[in-house]
Amino acid sequence: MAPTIDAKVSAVHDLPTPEPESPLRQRKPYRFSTLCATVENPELKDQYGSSSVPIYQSATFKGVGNVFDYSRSGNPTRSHLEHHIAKISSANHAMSVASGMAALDVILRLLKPGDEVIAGDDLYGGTNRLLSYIQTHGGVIVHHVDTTDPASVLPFINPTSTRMVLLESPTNPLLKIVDLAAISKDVKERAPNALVVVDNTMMSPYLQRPLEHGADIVYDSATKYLSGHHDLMAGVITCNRDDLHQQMAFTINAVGNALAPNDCFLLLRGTKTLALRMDRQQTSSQLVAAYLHNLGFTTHYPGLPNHPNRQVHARISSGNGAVLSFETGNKELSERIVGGTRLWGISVSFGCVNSLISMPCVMSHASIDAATRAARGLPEDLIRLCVGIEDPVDLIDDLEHALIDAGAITFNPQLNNYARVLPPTLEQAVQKLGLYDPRQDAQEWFVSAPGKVILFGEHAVVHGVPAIAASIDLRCYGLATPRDDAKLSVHFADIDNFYHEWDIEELPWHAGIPLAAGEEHPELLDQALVDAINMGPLRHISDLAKHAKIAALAVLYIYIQVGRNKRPAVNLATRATLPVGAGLGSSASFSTCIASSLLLINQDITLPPPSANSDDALHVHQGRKFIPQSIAQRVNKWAFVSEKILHGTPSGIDNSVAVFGGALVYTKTPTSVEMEPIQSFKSLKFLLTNSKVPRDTKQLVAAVGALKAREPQHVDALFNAIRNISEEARRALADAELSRVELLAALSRIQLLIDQNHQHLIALGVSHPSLEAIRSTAAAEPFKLSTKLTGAGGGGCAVTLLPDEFQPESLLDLTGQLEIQQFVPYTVAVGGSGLGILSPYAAPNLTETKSTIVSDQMTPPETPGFMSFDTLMRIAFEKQSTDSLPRWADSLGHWLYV
Ligand SMILES: Nc1ncnc2c1ncn2[C@@H]1O[C@H](COP(=O)(O)OP(=O)(O)O)[C@@H](O)[C@H]1O
Ligand SMILES: C[C@@](O)(CCOP(=O)(O)O)CC(=O)O
Repeated sequence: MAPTIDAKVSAVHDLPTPEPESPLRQRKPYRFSTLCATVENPELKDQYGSSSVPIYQSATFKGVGNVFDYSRSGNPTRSHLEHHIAKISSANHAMSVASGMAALDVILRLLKPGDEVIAGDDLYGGTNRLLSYIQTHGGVIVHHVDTTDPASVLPFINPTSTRMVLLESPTNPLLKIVDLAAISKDVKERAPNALVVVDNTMMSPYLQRPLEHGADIVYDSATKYLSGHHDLMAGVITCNRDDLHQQMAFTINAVGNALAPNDCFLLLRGTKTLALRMDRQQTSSQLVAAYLHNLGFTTHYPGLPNHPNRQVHARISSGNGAVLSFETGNKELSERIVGGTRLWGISVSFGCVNSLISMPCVMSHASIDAATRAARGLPEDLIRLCVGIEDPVDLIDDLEHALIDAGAITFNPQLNNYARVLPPTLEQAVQKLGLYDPRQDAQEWFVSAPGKVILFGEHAVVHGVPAIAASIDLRCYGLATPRDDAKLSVHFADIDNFYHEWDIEELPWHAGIPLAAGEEHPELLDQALVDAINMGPLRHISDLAKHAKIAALAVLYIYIQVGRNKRPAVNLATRATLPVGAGLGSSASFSTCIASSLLLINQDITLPPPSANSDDALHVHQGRKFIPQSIAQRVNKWAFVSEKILHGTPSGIDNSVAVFGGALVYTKTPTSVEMEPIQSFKSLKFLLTNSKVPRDTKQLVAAVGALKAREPQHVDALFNAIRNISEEARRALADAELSRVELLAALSRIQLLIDQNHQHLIALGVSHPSLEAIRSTAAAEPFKLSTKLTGAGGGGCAVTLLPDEFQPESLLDLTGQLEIQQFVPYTVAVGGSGLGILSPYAAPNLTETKSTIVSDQMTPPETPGFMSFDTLMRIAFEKQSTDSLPRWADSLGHWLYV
């Protein structure tokens, strides 16, 4: 029987795009998951219209000259399957055989004695075994080379004798990336008759279609992802060339290793859910890989930021797949881990809906002798994980149990999390270097800083008068994630969701005066650089988006000043839980976030090792103090630079509170800055009410300056009065030893000072009718509370002191009355932590939060699988509701504070 039957029916493999509904509304070609789910072959219509392809469990077919006569040569169920595989592989032809190795065997039978084969050096053991066999029995010469470097293939390409180049990317089990496109091109140029053959099992046609990158033949062990359930063995071969198809179909018919009807049915059924399974499996793989990587294990997975040739992989595929491997440093330890898991089945193979764990050197790759394994850099302790569709939370829990039981990780109280137990030699080396940073190469930084309330002395503080301020428990968060291209981007979710990106090389690097690495920024802004940024990268941004534009100016200015040498590609996203532009210090908390993340990204500041003594941390407030004062001061300097960009001539009080947290008396003279912590501030309760009247700090500060220039005596007298108020409040608040009676007396005095300070601010011209309305509501019976504007005024917020005896029902009544007038009241806690940085030492606490991250990226973008941990973080960050943001951030791991 001529082997053309399958060819005839599989040549038509498209699922035709439906007719346009109207000339204006074109139908788009179906996407991959639609193609997978839709098994349709117009050439082989079922006589009963069955929705599922029937199993033609028949060895023979009656009659002469019909399409089918003998199942070794052709079978309707198999034809359906092959048509479907060709369709989802964008191939002209597909063939299905008894296993992945049978597929390779069919392909290798294209070779003749004397032919040369170039193959990788990180191959599946079975592939290796078959290649050795044809080498000894078929007179074929096989060269194993490091195909991860296209240049190392070149010397082996012989124009006449090289007949086949066998590639796989990523490789199994080290996930090394091979540039299929570059090598295919090199081979075609130098040895036009050579065939490029790709084992695509790790990726499946969903994530990678090598025929589109110049390969001649692609094969898959369909036992893996294509079928997905480990309930059958199968191999598929695809190609576009008719002659190759004919030769291989001849072999299949001659040998009789075509896939049996029952298995064809099962495989066809499995392929319908390929995309669905793979999406889930690789999303979970990303979480598992990040978990292991963050614990400090050498982890091989293309989704990790440090994976070699990651960009090549991104170019030739659309996802990272669901196989990963990691090293423990000790073979016995690895054996204990593998033996200790319950959910992860110890098994060879991969691609199943159930998760599997194995040690390649003793299992799938055991047929390669130990010396060859060593020569090819295959670590004996390597553990391979094949991630299934179970809940990733359970998978990581199970793995974590096995890691703990095996003694691979242990609880580190300093990190408040689990960390890898380093093998003794490695531990010594690390200690010697004074380093302990398992995520040194991690590039994402998550930071946060609080807003503030100024209780006394705003505006006057700009002119040297002491002011009293405290942090509030509303914060701005900043997430810096690396980008794969040469771009810098910002995303300000709170400023009309502003997003913009710039080519890094097109930024005005030559403008202004460069600062040396680590050098402090001078007092004045570099106006030439400001102008160059405004005329260059910000030129096309409309002044209608002026708030975002000036925030972007601050980012670009700091980025250029501190990043001249490194120029990292990064996305900077910010989100605040405090109202922007309401006088609660959103700009300072924003400035602190951008300054700290840009300094961290550029390694201008580096955190000390976790074991370091944190005695030098500034003790102004409760909370976990880890970030040393030297780092806090440097961040504060750059946050102040950002504040100057946003506000002209700010005093620096807002950014100091954002960085150092707590409560403090702040005095700035032209030559010095003094900050004195106030300990007992925390016992006070405040109500902050947002008038929702927008105002501009820059303009208000400038207006007070202008008034002072016009009427110096009048304004100086006001400033002096405010100075007295601040001094008196300092005395009343600074004494932590006050008795209850004394405190009550101090509080009633403070209420008076609040009222007086507000009157002076009215005199400075910075109040607003809305603020007066809030004041009179709180001052009226039955509340009788003292209120003043806080911050720049002109709208924004008012602050009301809530005495201890003020009852919750009265507070409810008051907030209700304020809300009726369309104001927004917040009850805030004051005096909490300043700058926070999500610890880079401890693994993000994925056990509790990974499900949040996963569910947050349920509507994936175009290339669903291709999501790094950074991307997952970014999407999850951007999707949190404002209310859930602090809880989510806390759940990610361990925060380090100033
Ligand atoms: N989360 C944020 N993202 C981007 N820019 C911000 C953010 N928060 C504040 N800003 C910048 O700071 C400005 C607000 O500063 P300002 O008027 O002084 O208000 P506040 O009193 O809240 O600090 C915004 O217009 C914007 O330029
Ligand atoms: C008005 C001022 O005293 C405080 C800043 O207030 P605001 O947070 O921008 O509303 C200015 C300054 O101290 O920089």
